[in-house]
Amino acid sequence: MSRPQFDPATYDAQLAEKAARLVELLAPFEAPEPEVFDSPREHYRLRTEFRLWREDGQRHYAMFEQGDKHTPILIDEFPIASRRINELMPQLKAAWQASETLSFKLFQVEFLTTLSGDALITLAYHRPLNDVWQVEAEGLAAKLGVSIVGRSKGKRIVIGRDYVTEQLTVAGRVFSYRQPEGAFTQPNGEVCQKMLNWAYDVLGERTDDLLELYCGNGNFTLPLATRVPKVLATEISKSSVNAALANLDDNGIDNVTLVRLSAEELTQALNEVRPFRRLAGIDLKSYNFGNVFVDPPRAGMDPDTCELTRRFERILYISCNPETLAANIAQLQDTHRIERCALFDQFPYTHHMESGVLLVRR
Ligand SMILES: C[S@@+](CC[C@H](N)C(=O)[O-])C[C@H]1O[C@@H](n2cnc3c(N)ncnc32)[C@H](O)[C@@H]1O
Repeated sequence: MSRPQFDPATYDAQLAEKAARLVELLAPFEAPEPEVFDSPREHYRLRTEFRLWREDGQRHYAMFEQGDKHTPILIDEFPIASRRINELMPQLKAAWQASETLSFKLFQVEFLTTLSGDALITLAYHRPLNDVWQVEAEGLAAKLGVSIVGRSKGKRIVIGRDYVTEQLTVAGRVFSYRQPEGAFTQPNGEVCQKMLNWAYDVLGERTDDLLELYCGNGNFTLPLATRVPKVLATEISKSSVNAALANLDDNGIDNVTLVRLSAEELTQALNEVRPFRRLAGIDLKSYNFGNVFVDPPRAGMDPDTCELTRRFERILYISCNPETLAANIAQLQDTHRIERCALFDQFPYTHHMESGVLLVRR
């Protein structure tokens, strides 16, 4: 992540500019005015990573501007990051300054925190980790009240848990989420909660089933599953799928079938291009799909997956890249129109934009 230009005085103008950009991008599709969901002005980012930079014989937290890997910006406090991260930063720095075992060849630090107050720190090293390191890291984890994951050359030592637990409220119900270290999680918890409530509202109470692609740790799956008879959810990342399975269980949600498949593979399966062992025992024809929910990575949906979504009455699409969102809508616009759209300010003080649309069959 490059460093956002934090300046709360510019927040409202920046958000208005993003809304105008979204209106312009969606104008060819006759979209309604976007609903705009703002972010807290500071302490909104629940995860962040820093490189460590040596200067004056000390290691410092550092970030870089986009495209410049040689000029570090040394950082002592980071007002966009959660209060918990800002509390932990000096405590961790003091610990590595006091211990050669903790600091030797430490090159990167990642913080993962939650609105509910949980925290995990990942320490990445250019050297193997040994028992001496583990004993010190255990002492540090206990002192800071966090889990610690030590990473070195593909190996991982976990002290405590390798996930944090978040709690998010959707339509008055509290959902509990395990968020694994190293896997995707929405960075802005307050805005994530707004997205979940929007998606819940927009989907509405349905009598037909839901297909979900790119489901991650089940972030949207849990609340959306309460709106439909059955869900088939898919995701490519093994750690996210495992977290999603645990999250379904922890929240007592039993109408979701989860399969580790890429969107491209699921498209092939539904198009009967080829069978998949991971779908053995799942009768795809038993679903009465009327709704599809997608939240793809920045590249958007590939053309075949996008074509697949055309079969559905309702396509609910959350996007972190308005350009690929617009390209996907352009492919679908002859059969679907935009009924609702929204801007979620996940990434204040950057040009990045998270948006959502509901497409319904014409
Ligand atoms: C933007 S994240 C959204 C995850 C989830 N909906 C959430 O809110 O946390 C995109 C997800 O797509 C997954 N992914 C990336 N490429 C994929 C593909 N080709 N097929 C299926 N999932 C993919 C990633 O692992 C990630 O979990």
